[in-house]
Amino acid sequence: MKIFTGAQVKELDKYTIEHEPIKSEDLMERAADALTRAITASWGTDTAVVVFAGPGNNGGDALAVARMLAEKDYRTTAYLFNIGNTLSEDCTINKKRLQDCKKLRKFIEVTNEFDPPRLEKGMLVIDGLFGSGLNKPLAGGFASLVKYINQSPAQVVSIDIPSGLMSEDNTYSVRANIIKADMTLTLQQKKLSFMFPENQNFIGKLQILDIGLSKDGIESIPATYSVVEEKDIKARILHRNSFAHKGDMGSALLIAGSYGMAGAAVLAAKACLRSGTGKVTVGTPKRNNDILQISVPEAIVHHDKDDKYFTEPIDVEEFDALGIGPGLGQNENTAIALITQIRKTQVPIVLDADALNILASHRAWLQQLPKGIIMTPHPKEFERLAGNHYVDSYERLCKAQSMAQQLHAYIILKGHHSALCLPDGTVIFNSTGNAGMATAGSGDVLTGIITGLLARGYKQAEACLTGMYLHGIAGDIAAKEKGMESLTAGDLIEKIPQAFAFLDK
Ligand SMILES: NC(=O)C1=CN([C@@H]2O[C@H](COP(=O)(O)OP(=O)(O)OC[C@H]3O[C@@H](n4cnc5c(N)ncnc54)[C@H](O)[C@@H]3O)[C@@H](O)[C@H]2O)[C@H](O)CC1
Ligand SMILES: [K+]
Repeated sequence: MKIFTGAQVKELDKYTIEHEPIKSEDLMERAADALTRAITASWGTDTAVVVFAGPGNNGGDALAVARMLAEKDYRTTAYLFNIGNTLSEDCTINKKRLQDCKKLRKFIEVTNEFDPPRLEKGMLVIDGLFGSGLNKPLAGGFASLVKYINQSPAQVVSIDIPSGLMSEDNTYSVRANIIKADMTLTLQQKKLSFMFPENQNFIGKLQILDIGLSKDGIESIPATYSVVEEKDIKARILHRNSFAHKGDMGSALLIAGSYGMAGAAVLAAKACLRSGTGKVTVGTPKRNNDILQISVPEAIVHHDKDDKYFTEPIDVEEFDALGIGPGLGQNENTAIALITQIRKTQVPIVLDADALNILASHRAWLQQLPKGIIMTPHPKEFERLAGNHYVDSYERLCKAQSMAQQLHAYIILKGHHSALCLPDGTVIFNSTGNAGMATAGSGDVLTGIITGLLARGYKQAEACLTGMYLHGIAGDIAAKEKGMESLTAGDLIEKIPQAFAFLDK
């Protein structure tokens, strides 16, 4: 599913109006109808409703919803904020329609003074102050109103976007001046800011309402951001032919684990084996040999001459993919071995964990990375790598996007909705997974899966996307059985087969 920017939403609106064709006020009526249906599905007619409408089309939607709810016998009061006498055309049309509605309790147009209504427990506030047209952070009277609503015990439904939240960049937004909705009913597509963890408590429960914007328009307007869907992954799954031999299924090399961190190597190796590749070799220090041999008997161990660290680059000729970093440590000899390993490796590479931390402390090496390299940092690792601290997820994402372009790399920013930044500047968000996966070793499992998929024959973009998605599904299946609190990285590995089976259906 594409994520359009505020400007693109306007373009899509216009396209729909011209090509369907449909009058703008009728499109608003269609949106209001969908909004009203969603509201009436969750709140009964015994709910007192207070609608706050702004001067633009978000306000127009709200006024139309007020009329529809009043017609359905909800006790409805509506406030329209028309401070600068700047109502949009469709907002004006809906103001008139609402004034003609006999069943409305009260309609107040605020042009100057505003006496706020009492908002009590059990009441429902419809927030239609501002949507995708918000062009600066809220201040003054609107900021006070937002605070007043947020402090009230009433429930809040936001139309399209919680007012005060920008569709994309909230770097300069004042967080106290953003509506904290219990439910957000967004029109047609998710907004970019909905993907960031710090905005979740503004959005509440999210519902996406199809308001029938032009399918051709959605198809033809190019989007920088999108959310991956099940059908995208299903179409990418490689199927095994019945005569498959392990030699055809690829051979993966994982370099992982320093002494005391053998677990990271074990987890990555097991996940790699579960991801379809024919053969897995683990490069690890000598002292980890027995642990690996016993815990993952299916893997071949290539042990380093060093007892505790990775110090000797491995010949990669016989391998189809390399994953390096989980539990590797940041010993200086390991750092030298890492860059040497990267330089001599011709096959696709996944860099994770300490491989990224080493690069962060040798940043000049970033310029030596081969094109097409995959990196899987969590936010802190990414900040170390980029050498900067970011105020929010949007700023961090922008930096990851430009780094992916500059290095021709695939960067998976791990998190609530992991974001795959591609070398062409586009970003694809993952849509699977849960908070239970924020647990030790979960990243090692992802590295194992992606390395396995690469060795199996998936191209970089496909391996990243399929890997993130599978990892998330495995987490969702595990959470269903064990609950998020108790979920461990080992559980994720156990559920990879079911995750594959689900995608193979
Ligand atoms: N395709 C769709 O998704 C449809 C969306 N609809 C709704 O339309 C709004 C967007 O409407 P728009 O008129 O462009 O913008 P807003 O209503 O959000 O606000 C514009 C209005 O507000 C003023 N303004 C902007 N920022 C501030 C500020 N910080 N302080 C004060 N005033 C501000 C600005 O000058 C304008 O006057 C979308 O969200 C949907 O709800 C359509 O109804 C159907 C199709
Ligand atoms: K809103």
